[in-house]
Amino acid sequence: MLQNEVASSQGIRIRRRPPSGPPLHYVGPFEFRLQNEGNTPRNILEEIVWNKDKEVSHLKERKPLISLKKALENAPPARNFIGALRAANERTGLPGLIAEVKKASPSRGILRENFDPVEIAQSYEKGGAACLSVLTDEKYFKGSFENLEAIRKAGVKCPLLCKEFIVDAWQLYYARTKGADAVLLIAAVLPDLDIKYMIKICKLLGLTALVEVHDEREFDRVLAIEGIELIGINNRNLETFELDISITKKLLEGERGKIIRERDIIMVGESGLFTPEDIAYVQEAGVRAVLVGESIVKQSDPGKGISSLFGKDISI
Ligand SMILES: O=P(O)(O)OC[C@@H](O)[C@@H](O)c1c[nH]c2ccccc12
Repeated sequence: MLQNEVASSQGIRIRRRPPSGPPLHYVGPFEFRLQNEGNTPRNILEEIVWNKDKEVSHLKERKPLISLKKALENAPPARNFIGALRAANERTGLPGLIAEVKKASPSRGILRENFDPVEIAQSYEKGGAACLSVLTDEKYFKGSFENLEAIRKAGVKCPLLCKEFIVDAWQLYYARTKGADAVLLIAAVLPDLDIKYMIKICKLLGLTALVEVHDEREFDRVLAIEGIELIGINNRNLETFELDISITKKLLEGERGKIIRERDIIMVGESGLFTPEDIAYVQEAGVRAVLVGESIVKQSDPGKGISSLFGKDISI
């Protein structure tokens, strides 16, 4: 079966690449775009994935896997991402915070003009974040691997999640060489076999995998994969940008919530959390960690933004 067919049999709507070549067709002196013939991305997530696929194939030429494997020898050691979340949850009685270093997003535009990633990271750490998430996609989120590397090199102790659109195992090695402790795997993009394979590589590299789901079908697929320890529920639909924090609650009700508790999987509530009431709502739903960007990165002092988000100082 072709890659896109395997994916669609699992309910994945995102195609990994344009089905029939590049979108521009040269016809005599005219260049035009053929709409709706399979070569136009159907939504923003698909556009990002197509772009990432091209970006990675170029990067791979410059830095083949063999050179990354060598660079691993000099990479800073991987730290315990889940341990940090558990410890914070036990210490505060509130969900452990993964604070996101995020300059912009396709749905919200620029979030912060004067953006100093190291300063923001240090402020988050001081404010009581357990872990940090660093956007590395340049085109859509104005992030970079330089930011990730700089934060790691500045001595920030919070474990770091490389927030990237992973479509190729090569990216796992790359993230690790840049100092990542964890990576994001998006179930809306990756078929089961890719997730299984990537989780194995993550374990080999000492990376924690945060596997992200948005609906019941994705959640059930991920629960059927062995060795899953950390699952995020994204309240934002990456295809439509629709945001609804009741998704976290809906997915954790009933049987699924029971399985999570039995297996002691840490659930992360992601996106759209702005107030202490939002935090209490997702905690009540069953999450032991939250991933927050917008509401704290926009504050002039992002560390203090954490106190407003939780309704109390969680740094002590
Ligand atoms: O800024 P917010 O609404 O607090 O969201 C943070 C984080 O959940 C969001 O950036 C995110 C979650 N999953 C993603 C996948 C790709 C890009 C971004 C994301």
